[in-house]
Amino acid sequence: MASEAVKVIVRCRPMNEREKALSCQAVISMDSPRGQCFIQNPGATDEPPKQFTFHGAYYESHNTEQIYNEIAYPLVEGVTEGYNGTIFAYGQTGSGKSFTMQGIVDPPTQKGIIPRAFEHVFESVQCAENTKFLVRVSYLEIYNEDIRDLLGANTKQKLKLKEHPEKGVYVKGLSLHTVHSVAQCERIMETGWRNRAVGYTLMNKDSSRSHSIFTINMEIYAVGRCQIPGSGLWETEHRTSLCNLVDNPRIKTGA
Ligand SMILES: Nc1ncnc2c1ncn2[C@@H]1O[C@H](COP(=O)(O)OP(=O)(O)OP(=O)(O)O)[C@@H](O)[C@H]1O
Repeated sequence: MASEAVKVIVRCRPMNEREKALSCQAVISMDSPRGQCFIQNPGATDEPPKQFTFHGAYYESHNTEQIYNEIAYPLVEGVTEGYNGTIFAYGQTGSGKSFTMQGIVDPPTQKGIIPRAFEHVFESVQCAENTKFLVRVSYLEIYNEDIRDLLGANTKQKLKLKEHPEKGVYVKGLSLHTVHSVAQCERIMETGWRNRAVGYTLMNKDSSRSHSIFTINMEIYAVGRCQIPGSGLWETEHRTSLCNLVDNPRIKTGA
């Protein structure tokens, strides 16, 4: 599994109060160890359920800590070593994207993927020996196919997507902000969130047209074992990596 470049998992949330009040029937079942998800047509119970296989299948009883450890951890660890990674939540309104990406504070096992990624990155920065890191973040919104910098001086300005022969695809003029702690990352994310085109109250109606990408940019300077002959300087290996966290986030401050 570690060799796969793209991993797809599915998470099934518990029924909400409205669904329970309507006596909705669960049509999903899972074989989590096998990553299998079964969907039963309630109108044709004699037919076998449709079966889908993923890299991970997480049911109501699973929590975000497990999902992070099994799926996101290796990806974020790779980012701290110089590889790019993206975590993308996809699903219809109310399916639990923000619950998984942003999470809640209580219980701690349901803390989201994004705050866990922040903690993971800064833990690596603090623990690494002979390595220096420069961590910068950016936050953009794609709304009606327009790109805007949620942390820029002018958050209304539309930015252009460009391609560079070495850097690849990038957003021209996107601002980068140096961060030194998890708390700083969270504050910056909150600032960006407030600058989004779709306000909180319109979110349910309009969220499908709005996507945001919070990116952690890492510059890694690893001091090598060899001294550069005659210079007295140590060889340094320089790597750069990106961790893209994609969601329609709502900042949740409580349970
Ligand atoms: N695994 C889960 N366990 C418990 N509650 C959950 C779970 N997933 C989602 N919920 C709850 O379901 C509701 C909808 O979830 P959430 O807001 O994360 O959906 P969403 O996919 O981000 O929706 P939108 O696209 O409208 O932003 C929330 O009240 C959330 O707390």
